[in-house]
Amino acid sequence: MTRVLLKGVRPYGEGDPVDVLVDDGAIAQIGAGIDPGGAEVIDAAGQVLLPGFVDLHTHLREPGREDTETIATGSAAAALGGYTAVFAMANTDPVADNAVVVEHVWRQGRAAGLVDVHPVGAVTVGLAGQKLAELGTMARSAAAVRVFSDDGHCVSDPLLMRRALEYSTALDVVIAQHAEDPRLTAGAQAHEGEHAARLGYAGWPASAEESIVARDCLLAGHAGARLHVCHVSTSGTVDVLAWAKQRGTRVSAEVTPHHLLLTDERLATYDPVNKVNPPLRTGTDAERMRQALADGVIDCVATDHAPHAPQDKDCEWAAARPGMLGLQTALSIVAETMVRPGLLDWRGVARVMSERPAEIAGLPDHGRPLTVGEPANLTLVDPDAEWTVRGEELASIAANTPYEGMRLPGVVTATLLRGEITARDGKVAL
Ligand SMILES: NC(=O)N[C@@H](CC(=O)O)C(=O)O
Ligand SMILES: [Zn+2]
Ligand SMILES: [Zn+2]
Repeated sequence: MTRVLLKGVRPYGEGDPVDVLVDDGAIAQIGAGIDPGGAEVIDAAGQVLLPGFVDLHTHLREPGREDTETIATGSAAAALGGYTAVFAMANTDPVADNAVVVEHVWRQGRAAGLVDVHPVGAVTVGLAGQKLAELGTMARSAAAVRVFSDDGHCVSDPLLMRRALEYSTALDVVIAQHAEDPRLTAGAQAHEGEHAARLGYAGWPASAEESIVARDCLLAGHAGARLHVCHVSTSGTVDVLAWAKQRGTRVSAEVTPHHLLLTDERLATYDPVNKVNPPLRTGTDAERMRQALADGVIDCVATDHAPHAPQDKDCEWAAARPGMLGLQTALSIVAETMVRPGLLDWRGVARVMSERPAEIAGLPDHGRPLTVGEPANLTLVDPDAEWTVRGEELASIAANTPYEGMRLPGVVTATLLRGEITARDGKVAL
């Protein structure tokens, strides 16, 4: 076991700098002027120490599309982005709708060793929306699945969604919904609004998301089940969530970095790198996402990291696949949209990128307080440094970042998983 001394850090960006000694996978000592002994020293004067980030929504493309991302390359991107745990969505090929596939993903994550890779199990067989998958078998497997989602598809049949929610209560798991009424988004290419109309794209109306979220909040409330809403993108969804939470529904929600920063004005570029599901919305929606994240109606940030091959992105808009990279840029987008304008302090960043996602997924060892005896799943951030995003330099095999060439604040300088350094100064460490 490595001993690591983090020198001169500010936990949550608060108070005077301290030294933090990590030993045997845990935080062993916090204080001024700790003797390094034989420990590896990371000189981190003025840097912010946070609990390691947890991403509830990542697409690794293994099995099936290893030409765009593997569990190993996605794990590297995650570690470099400050993550210590990620949830890998089930829309792989084959689909993660059974114990064999989820155990395979879990083991490949272990083998890569850079981040805890938790497979998300599919809600329905083959993501086909016809028949419930064997949630119990996946929950009891070695992968101990705790989050189920058909993400990429909506569980649109209300009876099936009701059954999934009812069943989930007995297993104490959460159902994460990709809220998109398929009848309202047939052929949709972009947010239904002024920009899509000008370019002649079929629109994806806000109501296609909001109506499913409202329905599911009611279904979850009646079942006493836990619902998690993926990638919230509209102001109306925030209204529904606030109403449901106020009446005691067990609902949580995530927003992606791109829905915090980007808007449908990007459609004018004609560049499919900006095509994503749900689509980039209006400036008013993006501003509401930031407010809702600050005040807790939206619980957390999740990347929806979605690698795609060049041939699936560098083509005409209608033929391009939706989705964009997110793991290595998430912290910087949160710094830009939330910390810089004063909507969140670093303690707030710890809440939305680590503590809340760990709670929602029921991870006991992540998102823990920065105190002696706690597991050393940690992220160091240089709050004053900036960097320029280059898709080709990211650890993912795919390069479809919408932030190409942008200069962003906040650099992840080190990540520790159970006390072992997984990333340091932009390089993976194992
Ligand atoms: N977000 C996306 O646009 N794409 C995701 C699927 C999804 O999250 O719905 C993907 O798997 O590529
Ligand atoms: Zn989705
Ligand atoms: Zn997704």
